[in-house]
Amino acid sequence: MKEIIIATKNKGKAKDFEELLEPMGYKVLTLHDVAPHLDVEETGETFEENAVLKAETIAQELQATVIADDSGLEIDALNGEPGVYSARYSGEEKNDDSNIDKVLQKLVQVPDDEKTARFRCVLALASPGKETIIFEGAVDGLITDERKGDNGFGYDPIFYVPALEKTMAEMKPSEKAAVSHRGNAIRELGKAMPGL
Ligand SMILES: O=P(O)(O)OP(=O)(O)OP(=O)(O)OC[C@H]1O[C@@H](n2cnc3c(O)ncnc32)[C@H](O)[C@@H]1O
Ligand SMILES: [Mg+2]
Repeated sequence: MKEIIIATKNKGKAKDFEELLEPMGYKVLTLHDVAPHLDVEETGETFEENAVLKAETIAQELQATVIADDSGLEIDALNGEPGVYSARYSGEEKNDDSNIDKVLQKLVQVPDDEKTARFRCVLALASPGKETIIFEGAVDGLITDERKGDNGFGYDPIFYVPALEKTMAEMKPSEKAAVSHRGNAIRELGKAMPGL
C-alpha cells in the first residue's frame, strides 16, 4: 500500500482521511506516526495561509510530500466566526466541548432559520522543491440548539446537514465522507492528481 503523510495531530481528522484515502489505496500516516516532536504555529489569517504553512514546514523537515488540512466552521450570524480560530475558539487549549458551548451560547437569541453555517477545508499539497498546490471543499448546514450524535469530532454534534437530515455526529464515517468539506476537498485533489 502506498503511504501518504497528513501533517496533522488531530485524530478525528486523521480518521476522516483514512475513510477517504484507504479505499483509494493509501495508508494514512500522521505527525503522531512520523514526527510527534514537530509543531507548527498557525499564525496565518486564512485557512489557506495556515494550510500552506503546515504543509511546507513539515515537507521541508521530513523531505517528503505531505498534505496539510486547515479547516473550520463559519457561522453567518457570527460574521464567519469561529473561522480560522475554530480549534481555539474558547481559549488556547483545543477543547471541542467548550468550543461547542461557546457557539451555542452565542446563538441563543438567534432564530433557527438564521443559524446558517458552513464547514470549509483547505488542503495544501507540498513537496520539497515543488510548487505547493491548494484544494478546497465546503459543506453548508445549520447549527442546532443542542448536541446530537456521538461520531466525528469538533463541531460535528451541532452541525446539521439538511440533505441527510442528520448532524455530522449522527452520520456513519462513510456518510460524512460523502458530504463533508474534507471529502469534497479530497475529491478535488484526486481529480487533479490521479495516482499522486
Ligand atoms: O492543525 P491540525 O494538527 O491539523 O489539527 P487542528 O484540530 O488544530 O485543526 P485546524 O487547525 O485545521 O482547526 C480545525 C478545527 O475546526 C473544527 N473542524 C474542522 N473540521 C471539522 C469537522 O470535520 N468536524 C467538526 N469540526 C471540524 C475543529 O474544531 C478543528 O479543531
Ligand atoms: Mg491546528
